[in-house]
Amino acid sequence: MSVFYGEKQAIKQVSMAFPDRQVVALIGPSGCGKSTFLRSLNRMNDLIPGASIEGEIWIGGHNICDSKTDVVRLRQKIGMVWQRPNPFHKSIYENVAFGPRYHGVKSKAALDELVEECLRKTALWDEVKDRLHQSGLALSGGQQQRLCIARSIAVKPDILLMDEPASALDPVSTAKVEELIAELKRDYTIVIVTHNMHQAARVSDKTAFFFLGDLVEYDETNKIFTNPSRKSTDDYISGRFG
Ligand SMILES: Nc1ncnc2c1ncn2[C@@H]1O[C@H](COP(=O)(O)OP(=O)(O)OP(=O)(O)O)[C@@H](O)[C@H]1O
Repeated sequence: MSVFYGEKQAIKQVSMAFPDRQVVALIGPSGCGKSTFLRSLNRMNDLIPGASIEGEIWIGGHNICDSKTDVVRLRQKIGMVWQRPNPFHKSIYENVAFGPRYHGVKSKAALDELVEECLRKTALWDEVKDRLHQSGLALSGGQQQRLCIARSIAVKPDILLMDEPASALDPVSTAKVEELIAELKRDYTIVIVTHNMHQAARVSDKTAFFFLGDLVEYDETNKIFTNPSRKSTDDYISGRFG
């Protein structure tokens, strides 16, 4: 598929497949199109005036570029975690319960159970169980990011998109988010944009190197970082540019 901002082509006929329940890292220098590509996968780019997609994106047997796609349901199935933690101005509990309630879960017992399950999965439960009704904004940056991940998984997505989810966090919180990604891939397919080569090498199964809107190389992470096929991939991962 290709993505345009007006006349400008930001993604150039990229074709790739994402394996189920694996982590794929998108790497490349600033402006190469990683975030544009990621946002296309749940049609968040639709929200940008002038942005358009050509081609097809097949997820679960549906071409999500089809005009009949229910984008609310699509974004339920394909969650997004942003660079800066962005909890709602609501309590910790409500941050997690909001999505499921919106999608029809009404019973308090079911919501209580779901909130606990999601906070346990994101390793937050023990840190917040005594203050579930305090504001999510009162948590540390790293805790807020894990709360945002808990919020994403509360609506039972199949796929999680993460746009530099740890770049605003300190090293300890970054390590926690990376551990969490390793846990979450048991249940979800994850696509992560990162500028951090070590992070890509640590967390992903496959890595895609983008440059100026082209997909230059896409392979097993181990291969990309030890024996890439393309010289520009080698130059980028060894810090010779970007
Ligand atoms: N809203 C927009 N309107 C117009 N052009 C845009 C918009 N967003 C991104 N672009 C352009 O599309 C290209 C790809 O940008 P994108 O943000 O996807 O790259 P990126 O690899 O994620 O960069 P970074 O690593 O700096 O976040 C760039 O040339 C950028 O200027």
